[in-house]
Amino acid sequence: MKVKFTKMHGAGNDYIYVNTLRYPIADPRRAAIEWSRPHTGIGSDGLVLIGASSVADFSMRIFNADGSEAMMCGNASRCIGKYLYERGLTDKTEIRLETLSGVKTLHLHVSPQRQVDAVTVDMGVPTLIRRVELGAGYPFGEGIALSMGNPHLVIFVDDAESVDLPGVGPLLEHHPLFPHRVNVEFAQVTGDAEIRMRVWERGSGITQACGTGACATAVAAAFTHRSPRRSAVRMDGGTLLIHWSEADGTVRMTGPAVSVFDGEISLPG
Ligand SMILES: N[C@@H](CCC[C@H](N)C(=O)O)C(=O)O
Repeated sequence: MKVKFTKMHGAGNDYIYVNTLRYPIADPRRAAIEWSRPHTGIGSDGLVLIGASSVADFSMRIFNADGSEAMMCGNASRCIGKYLYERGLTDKTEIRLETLSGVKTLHLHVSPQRQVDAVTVDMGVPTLIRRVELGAGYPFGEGIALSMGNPHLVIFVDDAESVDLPGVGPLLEHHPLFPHRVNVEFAQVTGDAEIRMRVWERGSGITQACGTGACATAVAAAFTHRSPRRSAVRMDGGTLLIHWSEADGTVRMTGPAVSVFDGEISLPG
């Protein structure tokens, strides 16, 4: 059976999107692994399934390139907003999306031509924010750990460009403090409300951007008084605007969503 998919990206974090209302995927882990491969598959950071929901307007499931299922994805949630609206699956500009880390609200920024140029996502309240000592044998002394629905470790550095991501990323992803592994962000405060960040994602490795990672970075910077609660996080593939609300503790993330191409592929045989 052929499955229609759309390749989309949010700040360069690229996923394969499948509308499972039309194309159910029986083994998404395997599809994520095979389709994400750059040379023999489509090439992506993972697979995102858009589905029905009994508690929200739609649902999202996200699988990393290694087939592991994640609880939340910031960049994919923005892309789903664009996908749903521009393909006429909804005419709402506020969409409730069920995820494994709860229901998130997407606020679409729609142009007069009815294109979704950007999306703001209510990412929820960050939890479990704490300083962690990484211990002997690790190249960095401490970090800030927190959950944005999924686990993050933010490490502040003087020069984000000089971090050896392929060398230290896997080591920290598997740090014993995080039995379910962790997404790792290396952050450098570059201005009053501006942070440069490079990411090593759990299950996908180096990606051009991570939405939950940008939120985690901005929260960690505000938590440690390095930045105000509203900041811009600049990653390899683009910049996201993050606001950790003083009023309700929610993190709001704003950024782009881009469709790259549509295609058709066979289910892994
Ligand atoms: N790229 C994502 C996060 C994807 C999931 C992550 N790798 C995990 O395993 O938690 C984002 O934009 O948030």
